[in-house]
Amino acid sequence: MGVLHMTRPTIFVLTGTSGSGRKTVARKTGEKLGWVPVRSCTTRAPRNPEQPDGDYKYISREKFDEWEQSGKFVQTATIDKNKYGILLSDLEAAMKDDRGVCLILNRDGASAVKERFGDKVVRIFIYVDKQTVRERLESKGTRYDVIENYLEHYTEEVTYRKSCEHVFENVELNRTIEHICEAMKTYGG
Ligand SMILES: Nc1ncnc2c1ncn2[C@@H]1O[C@H](COP(=O)(O)OP(=O)(O)OP(=O)(O)O)[C@@H](O)[C@H]1O
Ligand SMILES: Nc1nc2c(ncn2[C@@H]2O[C@H](COP(=O)(O)O)[C@@H](O)[C@H]2O)c(=O)[nH]1
Repeated sequence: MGVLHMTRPTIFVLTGTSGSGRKTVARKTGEKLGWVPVRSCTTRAPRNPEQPDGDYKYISREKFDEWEQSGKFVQTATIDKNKYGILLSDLEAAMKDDRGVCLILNRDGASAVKERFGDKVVRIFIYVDKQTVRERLESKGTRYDVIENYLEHYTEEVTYRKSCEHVFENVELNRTIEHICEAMKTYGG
């Protein structure tokens, strides 16, 4: 499939149950549709400090608080004492390009972005059943306490699907991506 060029910027928010494959789906779908990824800032330490992943911009708590107080974030969240937020400047820079932009947020972040940007925002809810979350994260080498924490929040997270514009169960990765690409044709091409 060719890269979709949007007639106006559209913000695609990947949300859903933790460990359902949102980052993987976002990356692969984004490559196909030409989405510009916008990473969140976080004060959470990288899970592998020797090899921090590229999913976030890891910043200090002092820097986060300073930026938050001066209104630099589109939205922020506190999850397990860690702060997360998307910088408005990062979002605006990504939206200058004539392509869709992609954010990965929990439900509060998805709702906040929807409220702020309205029709520009398309929320894509990704989920799998609890047992699959456990199996996938175990095989990825995720720490036991992180997996347990994800599973504890599963029920409250999964109910948010009803508020989202699109809902996909991520069973077979390539099929999930195919289905999302098909559904996203509504928004440009
Ligand atoms: N459809 C799929 N089938 C099998 N494995 C998958 C599928 N989708 C993603 N995975 C794998 O599941 C694991 C979790 O995926 P990923 O890190 O993308 O999830 P996430 O929802 O972004 O997680 P987190 O909540 O930690 O941010 C990864 O090892 C990924 O390769
Ligand atoms: N509301 C926001 N939620 C965010 C943001 N960046 C990431 N997230 C979500 O936080 C949880 C925890 O992530 P983890 O990587 O530490 O396990 C997960 O649901 C992310 O999608 C953000 O800027 N705002």
